[in-house]
Amino acid sequence: MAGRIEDYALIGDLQTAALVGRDGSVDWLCLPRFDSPSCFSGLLGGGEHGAWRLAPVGAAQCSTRRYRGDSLVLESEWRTPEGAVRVTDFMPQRRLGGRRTPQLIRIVEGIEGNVPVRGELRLRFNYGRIEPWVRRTGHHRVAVAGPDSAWLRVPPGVHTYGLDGVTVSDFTATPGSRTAFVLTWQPSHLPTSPRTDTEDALAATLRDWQHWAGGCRYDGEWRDAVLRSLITLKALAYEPTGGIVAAATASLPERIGGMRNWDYRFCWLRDSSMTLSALLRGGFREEAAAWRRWLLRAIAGEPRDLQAVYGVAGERVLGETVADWLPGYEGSRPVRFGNAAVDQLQLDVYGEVVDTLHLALLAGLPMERHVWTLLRALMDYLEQHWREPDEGLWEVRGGRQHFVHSKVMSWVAADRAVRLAEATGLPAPVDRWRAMRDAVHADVCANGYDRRRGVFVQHYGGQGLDAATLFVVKTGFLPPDDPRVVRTVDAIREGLDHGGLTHRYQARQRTDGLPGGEGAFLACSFWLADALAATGRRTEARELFARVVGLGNDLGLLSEQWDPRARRQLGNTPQAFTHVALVNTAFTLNESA
Ligand SMILES: OC[C@H]1O[C@H](O[C@H]2O[C@H](CO)[C@@H](O)[C@H](O)[C@H]2O)[C@H](O)[C@@H](O)[C@@H]1O
Repeated sequence: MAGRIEDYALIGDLQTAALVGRDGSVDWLCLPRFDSPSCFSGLLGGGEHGAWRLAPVGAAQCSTRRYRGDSLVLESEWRTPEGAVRVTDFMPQRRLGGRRTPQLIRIVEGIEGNVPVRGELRLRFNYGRIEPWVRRTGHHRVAVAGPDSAWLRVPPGVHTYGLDGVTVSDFTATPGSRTAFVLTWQPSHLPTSPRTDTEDALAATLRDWQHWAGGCRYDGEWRDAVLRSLITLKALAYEPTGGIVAAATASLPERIGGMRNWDYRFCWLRDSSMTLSALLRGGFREEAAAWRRWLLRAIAGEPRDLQAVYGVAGERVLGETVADWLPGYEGSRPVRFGNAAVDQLQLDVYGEVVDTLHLALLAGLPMERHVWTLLRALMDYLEQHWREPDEGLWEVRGGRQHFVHSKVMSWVAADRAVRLAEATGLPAPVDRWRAMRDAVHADVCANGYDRRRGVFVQHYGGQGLDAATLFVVKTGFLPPDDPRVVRTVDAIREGLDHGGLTHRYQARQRTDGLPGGEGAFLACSFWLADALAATGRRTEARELFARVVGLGNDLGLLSEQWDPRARRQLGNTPQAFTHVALVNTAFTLNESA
């Protein structure tokens, strides 16, 4: 059975990522890309769906663990009656253009005593469905099925044998010993990759991460949490293309036993625009340039064909399927791969994209002609369509509405486009954009505002509250001292409260068209902290911020949601949306200190 969501650590190589549990089991790994079928799917079922456990015999969980410095190299220490060992897990970054294949390296170091250690490798390709043929060749065990092959290099002195579909490795760790296992993935028609020097790979991986983290320019309070979030966001960026995935996992539930289980291993324009803002604020401009290139390729074509979500290389077909052979995380079914949100209209993404281009300009990135052409095409489309209902940022499945957040983000698109035109002097129909900006503003204030209660509502004609309406203050749509803003912030703080955190909207409204509830949405609590700070309630904002940061696991990782009753994380993990919001709120609180 899988561990709790907060039991998992993330390791990755900027093209894919693995989750390692406190019990030493790698329960999730997709190869060779984030969105490839998983070869370890124990997270969504059990060990029989693929996992690789490496741990002292008889020990249940490691005693302590940490990332080594500012890296994604994980060190777990195990104290047992026989002695102590340290396991170092990492994935070396792949060199672009080189021939490096994905590798997961696990080094067991003896610290004290003679500790019997066992490895149990169960590869199950195609999301836990396919048990491969395993054969021995030289120092390797090779597992092959269809297009996939995985090579386990067995260290000298380790007794390795097959037992009931599991490759078992037994050895004893003695003080000072270092026993390194390397798992390499290759397309099955290729021969094995050259031998890897694991100590060199470890040194290079540490160097790569420390070098990158050295570029961080955040120096305020909560620096550790901010830097860990930025490292996590970097780990979710697919290096060859610049696309950024929303999370490393699929189908972790928004309620234990529920059906709100979605695949987040794709690039939402919304999530990746926000990620970019956080990386830019953190001082990382190279990622912004790479993401802009990705964006230009992904959305090239008719603006009407723009999607809210793409594959890491800009793929447009992400068909949602149900994996009925997987029991789901703690029985949460169905398990879904792919995402039907690809076919939705989500008008807010235009605002997020234009806002990010504006931020990039402010951060010193030039506005090239072809980027300007793209922006103009997006604005042409939005001018024609902002009046339409859409599925909104929450990607509802209960039918389109006039979501206030979508309209506010249409206002952001027009506002930032005007500012960009003014700053660059590039040719543009600025008067039309100004007129659109005014028209959207008037429309939202007339139809998205409940005069009786004095608050903004989720959608035109509705009564429900929605944390996304906090964007009226976050984006500058209205000033923070506007009474409509203050009352909306207060109403959300009370009406969407869930154990001191924030729900994204009132589930009883049933706008989302989905049965069952969900946890508190962590990004929304950070947005509320931003709004509280903006409206002059800094102490409350700081308390809320600290409360949410405190929900991170022992490594500072946060998933999408939190269950205040069961006191556990929910939803896909680690989630970019949450970590982005953490970084942005830390900047906000720090700047206004
Ligand atoms: O709640 C229903 C929807 O949930 C997912 O969407 C959420 O995650 C996205 C990625 O982080 C985010 O951009 C969006 O705002 C969230 O609502 C899921 O991907 C959807 O398919 C689902 O309808």
